Amino acid sequence: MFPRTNPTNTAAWQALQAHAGQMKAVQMKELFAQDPQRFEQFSFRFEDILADFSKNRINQETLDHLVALAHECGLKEGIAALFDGDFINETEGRSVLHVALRNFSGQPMYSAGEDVMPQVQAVLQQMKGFCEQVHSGAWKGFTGKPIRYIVNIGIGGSDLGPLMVTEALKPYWVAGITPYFVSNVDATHIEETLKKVNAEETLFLVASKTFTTQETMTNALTARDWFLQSAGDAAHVAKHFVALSTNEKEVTKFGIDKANMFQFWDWVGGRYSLWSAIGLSIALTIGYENFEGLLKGAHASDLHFRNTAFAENLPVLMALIGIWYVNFFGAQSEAILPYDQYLHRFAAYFQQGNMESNGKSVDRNGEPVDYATGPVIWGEPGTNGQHAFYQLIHQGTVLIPCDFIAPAQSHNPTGDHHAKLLSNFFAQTEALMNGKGEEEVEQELLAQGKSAEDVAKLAPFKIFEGNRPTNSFLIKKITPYTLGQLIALYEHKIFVQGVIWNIYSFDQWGVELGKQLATKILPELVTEDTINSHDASTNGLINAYKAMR
Ligand SMILES: O=P(O)(O)OC[C@H]1O[C@@H](O)[C@@H](O)[C@@H](O)[C@@H]1O
Repeated sequence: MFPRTNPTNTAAWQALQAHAGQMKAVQMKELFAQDPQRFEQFSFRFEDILADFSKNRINQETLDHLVALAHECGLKEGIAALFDGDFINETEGRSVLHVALRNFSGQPMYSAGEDVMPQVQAVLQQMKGFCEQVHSGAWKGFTGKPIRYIVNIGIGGSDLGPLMVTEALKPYWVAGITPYFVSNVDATHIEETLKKVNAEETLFLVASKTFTTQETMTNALTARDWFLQSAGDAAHVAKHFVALSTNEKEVTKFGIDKANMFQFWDWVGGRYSLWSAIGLSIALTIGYENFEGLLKGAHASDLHFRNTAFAENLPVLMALIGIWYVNFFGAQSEAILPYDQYLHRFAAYFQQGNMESNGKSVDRNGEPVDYATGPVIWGEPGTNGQHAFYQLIHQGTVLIPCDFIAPAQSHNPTGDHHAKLLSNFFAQTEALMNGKGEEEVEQELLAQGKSAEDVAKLAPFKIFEGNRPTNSFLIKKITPYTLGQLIALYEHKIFVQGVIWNIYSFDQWGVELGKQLATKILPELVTEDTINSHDASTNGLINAYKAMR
């Protein structure tokens, strides 16, 4: 197990505080002017991914202190504990072994002394066989037709990853299969989906680690009722409903045959589960071989993370640069901005990844933290974001470090679209760094023929102070493999930050309270009684709802 160090008690933290005081006065564009090697120094190549960290408010001294912080906080021991299957998810008494789900090293991986690889491989084989049956048409629906529609019913980690990946890899979709994802308990979600499919050609994947999640079970029961209206005989359910879960007891209780269950294990965190049986919707949509390509990309990142010195280790650097802004510049959010329409759910996926993992205010000793932890994560694809919220990133009062992600090759090389897209990708990080000074603004206005008076009036609004930090990730092409790499890099970033912030990244107690209260409120909504068991606001809202419905 690794140490439980309060990061603020380390020598590196003190050094970083003093150093940040100096760096706040430094302009990135000056750092570039002073050092022609800056791009080479702060950009890193990992196979077909180029990660450029040079447009950050850092110099070598910054990175040295940050790496020292990682060492002082026991990151080396933390990484070993992760891969060794130690029970690093202490509040739930579990290993954290999503890395085992994509372990192609041929080496065992252990949880509680047991090699998990045989069971991982058995489920992968089961998924592969099932995909073959569905894709070949050997798996038939109740009227003898092959499957055309996949409906994944799940929420949180049992939805966001598969949804994000299937969207990101749309060019790889198997012909004849269309996936849908239903997550919200709002009936609109399932109803609107059911309008697009038919019972005889639809396969429902009920995806839930616990198989007790209210939203998922409610949607699954509604889907089952809808299915039986067409199919009639409950015996047909076996051909149209499969379960992706850790909970065999609840799966069989629901009426899904054990043979139609794809198992995973409690050492797979929900938000890290797309690599497990939860990825069946991915494998069915893009084909098993491509799913394996995704896993292999992630495995490559695991090896990079495990074996690369911190100063050149991409997820470690991503994490440290994030910490630099959160803890020493007061940044409260980070934007993820993919310049790829297919990656349109990437930020939403890592919203859960980051915020459910590191949105914690108690440290691993059970003490309240006295430093900031996980930032708010948000983002939309470029260039849409440019015409929406970039105004604030460029000229607002808050510092928002941004990750820019773009493929060099588009899957849709239509006309000059991709060059236009990428010209924006390059221009935005340049603009955020260099800004536009008063003199330049004034010259521009004068050249437009404005009077000296108008120039003086307008100039303040047109100035961009710049010096706003960005990371750029340029990826040759978004393939299953490179996407797997990229996702795993972001996953490990979260882990590294959790170790340094000394918090438990793999539990999520914060999601429980609302669920508990909803369970208490639900029966109150079905009675005609006036409710007075809550605070005045909650009572007032519930009673107003009852009067309005
Ligand atoms: O996969 P199941 O068990 O349905 O959970 C779905 C989601 O539930 C939420 O409350 C969180 O705990 C998430 O981490 C989880 O991914």
